[in-house]
Amino acid sequence: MHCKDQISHKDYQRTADWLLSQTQHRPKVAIICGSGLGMLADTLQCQDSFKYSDIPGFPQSTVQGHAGKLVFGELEGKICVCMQGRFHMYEGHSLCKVTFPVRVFKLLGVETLIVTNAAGAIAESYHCGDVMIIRDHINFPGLAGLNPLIGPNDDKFGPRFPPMSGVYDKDLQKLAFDICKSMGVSQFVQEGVYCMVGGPNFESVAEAKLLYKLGVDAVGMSTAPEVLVASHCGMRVFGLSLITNKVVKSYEGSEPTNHEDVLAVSKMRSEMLQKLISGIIIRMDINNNKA
Ligand SMILES: O=P(O)(O)O[C@H]1O[C@H](CO)[C@@H](O)[C@H]1O
Ligand SMILES: Nc1nc2[nH]cnc2c(=O)[nH]1
Repeated sequence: MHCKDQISHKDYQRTADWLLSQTQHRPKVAIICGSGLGMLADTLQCQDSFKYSDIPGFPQSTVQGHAGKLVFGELEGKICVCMQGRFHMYEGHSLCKVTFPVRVFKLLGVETLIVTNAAGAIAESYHCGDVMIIRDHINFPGLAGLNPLIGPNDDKFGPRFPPMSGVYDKDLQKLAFDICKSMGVSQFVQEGVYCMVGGPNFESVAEAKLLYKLGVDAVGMSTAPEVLVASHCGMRVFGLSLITNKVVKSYEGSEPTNHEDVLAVSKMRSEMLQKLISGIIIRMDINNNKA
Protein backbone atom coordinates (compact mmCIF):
# COMPACT_ATOMS: atom_id res chain seq x y z
CA MET A 1 0.00 0.00 0.00
CA HIS A 2 1.34 3.45 -0.91
CA CYS A 3 1.48 6.19 1.70
CA LYS A 4 -1.77 8.01 0.95
CA ASP A 5 -0.10 11.45 1.02
CA GLN A 6 2.83 11.14 -1.38
CA ILE A 7 5.17 13.88 -0.23
CA SER A 8 7.82 15.09 -2.66
CA HIS A 9 11.37 16.15 -1.86
CA LYS A 10 10.29 19.70 -2.70
CA ASP A 11 7.58 19.56 -0.01
CA TYR A 12 10.11 18.67 2.70
CA GLN A 13 12.51 21.28 1.32
CA ARG A 14 9.82 23.99 1.32
CA THR A 15 9.14 23.44 5.03
CA ALA A 16 12.86 23.29 5.84
CA ASP A 17 13.53 26.50 3.87
CA TRP A 18 10.69 28.28 5.69
CA LEU A 19 12.12 27.26 9.08
CA LEU A 20 15.65 28.28 8.03
CA SER A 21 14.27 31.69 7.07
CA GLN A 22 12.57 32.11 10.48
CA THR A 23 15.36 31.12 12.87
CA GLN A 24 19.11 31.61 13.09
CA HIS A 25 19.49 28.27 14.89
CA ARG A 26 21.03 25.44 12.84
CA PRO A 27 20.33 22.31 14.93
CA LYS A 28 22.43 19.16 14.84
CA VAL A 29 20.17 17.34 17.30
CA ALA A 30 16.41 16.83 17.15
CA ILE A 31 14.34 15.59 20.06
CA ILE A 32 10.83 14.16 19.73
CA CYS A 33 9.00 14.40 23.05
CA GLY A 34 6.60 11.62 24.04
CA SER A 35 3.26 11.94 25.81
CA GLY A 36 3.56 14.36 28.71
CA LEU A 37 7.32 14.79 28.17
CA GLY A 38 7.29 18.09 26.27
CA MET A 39 8.67 20.11 29.18
CA LEU A 40 12.12 19.20 27.95
CA ALA A 41 11.78 21.96 25.36
CA ASP A 42 11.43 24.51 28.16
CA THR A 43 15.06 23.91 29.16
CA LEU A 44 16.34 25.23 25.81
CA GLN A 45 17.90 28.69 25.93
CA CYS A 46 17.51 31.47 23.31
CA GLN A 47 14.32 29.86 22.04
CA ASP A 48 12.56 30.32 18.73
CA SER A 49 9.25 28.55 18.92
CA PHE A 50 6.67 27.82 16.17
CA LYS A 51 3.16 26.45 16.50
CA TYR A 52 2.70 23.48 14.13
CA SER A 53 -0.31 25.29 12.68
CA ASP A 54 2.00 28.16 11.57
CA ILE A 55 4.58 25.94 9.83
CA PRO A 56 3.86 25.36 6.13
CA GLY A 57 3.25 21.68 5.41
CA PHE A 58 3.37 20.55 9.05
CA PRO A 59 0.70 18.15 10.36
CA GLN A 60 -1.27 19.05 13.51
CA SER A 61 -1.17 17.36 16.93
CA THR A 62 -4.50 16.21 18.30
CA VAL A 63 -3.53 14.24 21.43
CA GLN A 64 -3.69 15.55 25.01
CA GLY A 65 -0.15 15.92 26.39
CA HIS A 66 1.27 16.87 22.93
CA ALA A 67 1.42 20.69 22.79
CA GLY A 68 2.03 21.05 19.04
CA LYS A 69 5.08 23.32 19.01
CA LEU A 70 8.49 23.13 17.40
CA VAL A 71 11.11 24.73 19.64
CA PHE A 72 14.63 25.65 18.53
CA GLY A 73 17.22 26.58 21.14
CA GLU A 74 20.54 25.88 22.83
CA LEU A 75 21.57 23.46 25.55
CA GLU A 76 24.93 24.66 26.89
CA GLY A 77 25.78 25.89 23.41
CA LYS A 78 24.53 22.80 21.56
CA ILE A 79 21.82 23.78 19.09
CA CYS A 80 18.71 21.58 19.21
CA VAL A 81 15.22 21.44 17.80
CA CYS A 82 12.52 19.90 19.94
CA MET A 83 9.08 18.61 18.94
CA GLN A 84 6.62 19.29 21.74
CA GLY A 85 4.14 16.79 20.46
CA ARG A 86 4.41 14.05 17.88
CA PHE A 87 2.05 12.60 15.31
CA HIS A 88 0.56 9.13 15.61
CA MET A 89 -0.95 6.83 13.02
CA TYR A 90 -4.07 6.38 15.19
CA GLU A 91 -4.82 10.12 14.86
CA GLY A 92 -5.53 9.37 11.21
CA HIS A 93 -2.18 10.64 9.88
CA SER A 94 -0.53 8.59 7.15
CA LEU A 95 2.94 7.37 8.14
CA CYS A 96 4.48 9.89 5.67
CA LYS A 97 2.83 12.63 7.75
CA VAL A 98 3.85 11.00 11.05
CA THR A 99 7.48 11.06 9.90
CA PHE A 100 7.35 14.32 7.91
CA PRO A 101 9.29 16.29 10.57
CA VAL A 102 12.16 13.78 10.59
CA ARG A 103 12.99 14.41 6.91
CA VAL A 104 12.59 18.14 7.45
CA PHE A 105 15.12 17.85 10.29
CA LYS A 106 17.51 16.06 7.94
CA LEU A 107 17.26 18.98 5.52
CA LEU A 108 17.91 21.40 8.40
CA GLY A 109 21.21 19.59 9.00
CA VAL A 110 20.22 17.42 11.96
CA GLU A 111 22.53 14.45 12.48
CA THR A 112 21.16 12.86 15.66
CA LEU A 113 17.56 12.05 16.56
CA ILE A 114 16.56 11.50 20.19
CA VAL A 115 13.09 10.00 20.63
CA THR A 116 11.16 9.63 23.85
CA ASN A 117 7.85 7.96 24.48
CA ALA A 118 5.46 6.84 27.16
CA ALA A 119 5.09 3.06 27.13
CA GLY A 120 3.47 0.22 29.01
CA ALA A 121 5.63 -2.45 30.68
CA ILE A 122 5.37 -5.94 29.29
CA ALA A 123 8.55 -7.17 31.06
CA GLU A 124 7.73 -8.54 34.53
CA SER A 125 10.70 -6.82 36.17
CA TYR A 126 9.76 -3.30 35.03
CA HIS A 127 8.04 -0.81 37.32
CA CYS A 128 6.03 2.35 36.72
CA GLY A 129 8.44 5.25 36.51
CA ASP A 130 11.33 3.17 35.13
CA VAL A 131 13.19 4.53 32.13
CA MET A 132 14.02 2.05 29.37
CA ILE A 133 16.91 2.73 27.05
CA ILE A 134 15.68 1.31 23.74
CA ARG A 135 18.03 -1.38 22.41
CA ASP A 136 15.82 -2.41 19.51
CA HIS A 137 12.23 -2.30 18.34
CA ILE A 138 9.51 -4.46 16.83
CA ASN A 139 7.50 -2.46 14.31
CA PHE A 140 4.20 -4.34 14.25
CA PRO A 141 2.48 -2.08 11.69
CA GLY A 142 5.66 -2.29 9.59
CA LEU A 143 5.64 -6.10 9.66
CA ALA A 144 2.05 -5.92 8.42
CA GLY A 145 2.88 -3.58 5.50
CA LEU A 146 2.30 -0.18 7.12
CA ASN A 147 5.67 1.46 6.65
CA PRO A 148 6.51 5.10 5.86
CA LEU A 149 9.07 3.99 3.26
CA ILE A 150 6.50 2.20 1.11
CA GLY A 151 6.15 3.88 -2.27
CA PRO A 152 8.81 5.17 -4.66
CA ASN A 153 12.15 5.44 -2.85
CA ASP A 154 13.64 8.92 -2.57
CA ASP A 155 17.33 8.11 -3.15
CA LYS A 156 18.30 11.60 -1.97
CA PHE A 157 17.27 10.50 1.54
CA GLY A 158 18.48 6.89 1.56
CA PRO A 159 18.54 3.42 -0.01
CA ARG A 160 15.57 1.33 -1.17
CA PHE A 161 16.35 -1.46 1.32
CA PRO A 162 17.73 0.06 4.52
CA PRO A 163 19.11 -2.26 7.20
CA MET A 164 17.41 -2.09 10.60
CA SER A 165 19.98 -3.94 12.69
CA GLY A 166 22.06 -1.75 14.96
CA VAL A 167 19.83 1.29 14.46
CA TYR A 168 19.97 2.44 18.09
CA ASP A 169 23.44 3.92 18.61
CA LYS A 170 25.47 1.85 21.11
CA ASP A 171 27.75 4.71 22.17
CA LEU A 172 24.78 6.89 23.07
CA GLN A 173 23.24 4.00 25.03
CA LYS A 174 26.47 3.64 27.01
CA LEU A 175 26.65 7.39 27.58
CA ALA A 176 23.06 7.32 28.89
CA PHE A 177 23.92 4.53 31.34
CA ASP A 178 26.96 6.45 32.57
CA ILE A 179 24.91 9.61 33.07
CA CYS A 180 22.20 7.68 34.97
CA LYS A 181 24.93 6.30 37.22
CA SER A 182 26.32 9.76 37.91
CA MET A 183 22.77 11.02 38.59
CA GLY A 184 22.28 8.19 41.10
CA VAL A 185 19.19 6.85 39.29
CA SER A 186 20.54 3.56 37.91
CA GLN A 187 17.93 1.63 39.90
CA PHE A 188 15.19 3.05 37.62
CA VAL A 189 17.01 2.31 34.37
CA GLN A 190 16.29 -0.66 32.12
CA GLU A 191 17.39 -1.60 28.62
CA GLY A 192 15.04 -3.39 26.26
CA VAL A 193 12.88 -3.89 23.22
CA TYR A 194 10.10 -1.42 22.38
CA CYS A 195 7.16 -2.63 20.34
CA MET A 196 4.99 -0.30 18.31
CA VAL A 197 1.35 -1.27 17.92
CA GLY A 198 -1.21 0.73 15.96
CA GLY A 199 -3.45 1.83 18.85
CA PRO A 200 -5.44 3.78 19.93
CA ASN A 201 -6.74 1.02 22.20
CA PHE A 202 -4.54 -0.34 24.96
CA GLU A 203 -3.78 -4.08 24.79
CA SER A 204 -6.20 -6.88 25.49
CA VAL A 205 -4.90 -9.46 27.97
CA ALA A 206 -4.34 -11.98 25.15
CA GLU A 207 -2.38 -9.37 23.13
CA ALA A 208 -0.27 -8.54 26.18
CA LYS A 209 0.52 -12.23 26.68
CA LEU A 210 1.47 -12.51 22.99
CA LEU A 211 3.83 -9.52 23.22
CA TYR A 212 5.41 -11.05 26.32
CA LYS A 213 6.06 -14.31 24.45
CA LEU A 214 7.60 -12.35 21.57
CA GLY A 215 10.23 -10.83 23.87
CA VAL A 216 8.78 -7.33 24.03
CA ASP A 217 9.75 -5.30 27.09
CA ALA A 218 7.64 -2.17 26.55
CA VAL A 219 4.76 -1.32 24.22
CA GLY A 220 3.55 1.97 22.76
CA MET A 221 1.93 3.50 19.69
CA SER A 222 4.77 5.55 18.20
CA THR A 223 8.54 5.84 17.68
CA ALA A 224 9.28 2.98 15.23
CA PRO A 225 8.27 4.95 12.07
CA GLU A 226 10.25 8.04 13.14
CA VAL A 227 13.28 5.91 13.98
CA LEU A 228 13.23 4.01 10.72
CA VAL A 229 12.91 7.18 8.61
CA ALA A 230 15.74 8.79 10.60
CA SER A 231 17.92 5.75 10.16
CA HIS A 232 17.05 5.54 6.44
CA CYS A 233 18.45 9.04 5.94
CA GLY A 234 21.60 8.31 7.93
CA MET A 235 20.84 9.87 11.31
CA ARG A 236 22.22 8.56 14.56
CA VAL A 237 19.33 7.46 16.80
CA PHE A 238 18.85 7.23 20.54
CA GLY A 239 15.53 6.31 22.20
CA LEU A 240 14.06 6.29 25.70
CA SER A 241 10.75 4.87 26.90
CA LEU A 242 9.27 6.08 30.13
CA ILE A 243 7.33 3.20 31.68
CA THR A 244 4.04 4.80 32.65
CA ASN A 245 2.00 1.67 33.43
CA LYS A 246 2.20 -2.09 33.68
CA VAL A 247 0.26 -3.71 30.86
CA VAL A 248 -2.45 -5.97 32.23
CA LYS A 249 -1.47 -9.60 31.54
CA SER A 250 -4.00 -11.33 33.78
CA TYR A 251 -7.78 -11.65 33.79
CA GLU A 252 -7.85 -11.22 37.58
CA GLY A 253 -8.24 -7.93 39.34
CA SER A 254 -5.91 -5.39 37.60
CA GLU A 255 -6.87 -1.76 36.99
CA PRO A 256 -7.26 -0.98 33.26
CA THR A 257 -4.71 1.40 31.70
CA ASN A 258 -5.78 4.97 30.92
CA HIS A 259 -4.14 7.99 29.28
CA GLU A 260 -4.56 10.21 32.39
CA ASP A 261 -2.35 7.83 34.43
CA VAL A 262 0.14 7.78 31.57
CA LEU A 263 0.37 11.59 31.70
CA ALA A 264 0.60 11.62 35.52
CA VAL A 265 3.62 9.27 35.54
CA SER A 266 5.24 11.25 32.70
CA LYS A 267 4.90 14.39 34.82
CA MET A 268 6.42 12.65 37.84
CA ARG A 269 9.54 11.60 35.92
CA SER A 270 9.84 14.49 33.46
CA GLU A 271 12.57 16.27 35.45
CA MET A 272 14.76 13.16 35.58
CA LEU A 273 14.27 12.62 31.85
CA GLN A 274 15.10 16.24 31.11
CA LYS A 275 18.34 15.96 33.09
CA LEU A 276 19.27 12.71 31.39
CA ILE A 277 18.65 14.02 27.87
CA SER A 278 20.38 17.33 28.59
CA GLY A 279 23.33 15.35 29.97
CA ILE A 280 23.52 13.25 26.80
CA ILE A 281 23.36 16.27 24.49
CA ILE A 282 25.91 18.23 26.50
CA ARG A 283 28.37 15.31 26.46
CA MET A 284 27.72 14.28 22.85
CA ASP A 285 30.25 15.11 20.20
CA ILE A 286 28.52 17.75 18.07
CA ASN A 287 29.94 20.42 15.80
CA ASN A 288 27.54 23.33 15.70
CA ASN A 289 27.12 25.34 12.52
CA LYS A 290 25.91 28.78 13.35
CA ALA A 291 23.70 30.38 10.73
O1 LIG B 1 4.26 7.30 22.24
P1 LIG B 1 3.82 8.54 22.90
O2 LIG B 1 3.54 9.65 21.96
O3 LIG B 1 4.77 8.96 24.02
O4 LIG B 1 2.41 8.23 23.63
C1 LIG B 1 2.00 7.01 24.21
O5 LIG B 1 0.99 7.35 25.13
C2 LIG B 1 -0.29 7.39 24.46
C3 LIG B 1 -1.24 6.51 25.23
O6 LIG B 1 -1.38 6.92 26.56
C4 LIG B 1 -0.06 6.84 23.06
O7 LIG B 1 0.02 7.89 22.13
C5 LIG B 1 1.26 6.13 23.21
O8 LIG B 1 1.97 6.00 21.99
N1 LIG C 1 -0.01 0.39 23.42
C1 LIG C 1 0.27 1.01 24.55
N2 LIG C 1 0.72 2.27 24.52
C2 LIG C 1 1.00 2.86 25.70
N3 LIG C 1 1.46 4.09 25.95
C3 LIG C 1 1.58 4.20 27.30
N4 LIG C 1 1.19 3.09 27.90
C4 LIG C 1 0.83 2.22 26.92
C5 LIG C 1 0.35 0.88 26.93
O1 LIG C 1 0.16 0.23 27.95
N5 LIG C 1 0.09 0.32 25.71
